[in-house]
Amino acid sequence: MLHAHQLQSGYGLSQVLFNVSLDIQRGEVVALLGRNGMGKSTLIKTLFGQIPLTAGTLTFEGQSIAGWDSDRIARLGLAIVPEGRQCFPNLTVREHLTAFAAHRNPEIRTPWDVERVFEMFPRLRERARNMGNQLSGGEQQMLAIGRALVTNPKLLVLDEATEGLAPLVREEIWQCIARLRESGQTILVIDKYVERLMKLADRHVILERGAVVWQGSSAELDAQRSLWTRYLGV
Ligand SMILES: Nc1ncnc2c1ncn2[C@@H]1O[C@H](COP(=O)(O)OP(=O)(O)OP(=O)(O)O)[C@@H](O)[C@H]1O
Repeated sequence: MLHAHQLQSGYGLSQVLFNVSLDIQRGEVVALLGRNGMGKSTLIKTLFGQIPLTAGTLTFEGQSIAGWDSDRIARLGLAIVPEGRQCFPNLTVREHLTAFAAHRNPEIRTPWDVERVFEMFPRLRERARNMGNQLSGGEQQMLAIGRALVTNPKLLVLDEATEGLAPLVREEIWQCIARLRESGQTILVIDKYVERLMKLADRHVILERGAVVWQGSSAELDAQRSLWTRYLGV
């Protein structure tokens, strides 16, 4: 579905990504791992056209999206749950979910709509009339996920899926990811909780100083605990 080959990008003169290659197959859940500042968010911003790639190729369903702006990329069926959630303070929960509704993936059998998001996250139904800035961190994260889902994306990307959330809310978000995986949703997820990600992801990619230093299955990651201390600080 997504094919990135030898990507380079960064901020002005400061290069952050060095020849990063990443493939995501349809229906796969891929976890992007690495310590703080290793380039995970930069890679996601590059995939979404938020910062330009300076070298490499980037295709989505066989079509080059290098140089495309974020809106055009989103319309192809990529949706992001950004770090920091970025809910709008002046929109209600329901308005967030109706404003972003779209049908970008014809393969989704039961398309996501406001009602389905409320079934996934009953808390959001209770808060339907609350403004974005009246929500707890966990509710904002649920809303950010719901807002991405109602676009019916082909690829869902979660940057820092559970950062700053209480343990019970974290578990709720992970269960949501597990249900999405069962439904066949393709997902790229960043999260610090490697142990938990091993149960959720098919494949793991480790970034170190802007380069891919390892990738493999959950079983392979589980078997190579030296990677954890070396690259993940666990
Ligand atoms: N807007 C920016 N301008 C300049 N440099 C930046 C900017 N954003 C990030 N960087 C730098 O790029 C490098 C990679 O940061 P990035 O945010 O991609 O890392 P990360 O792996 O997502 O870590 P974190 O978990 O801390 O977000 C870091 O050295 C960071 O200081």
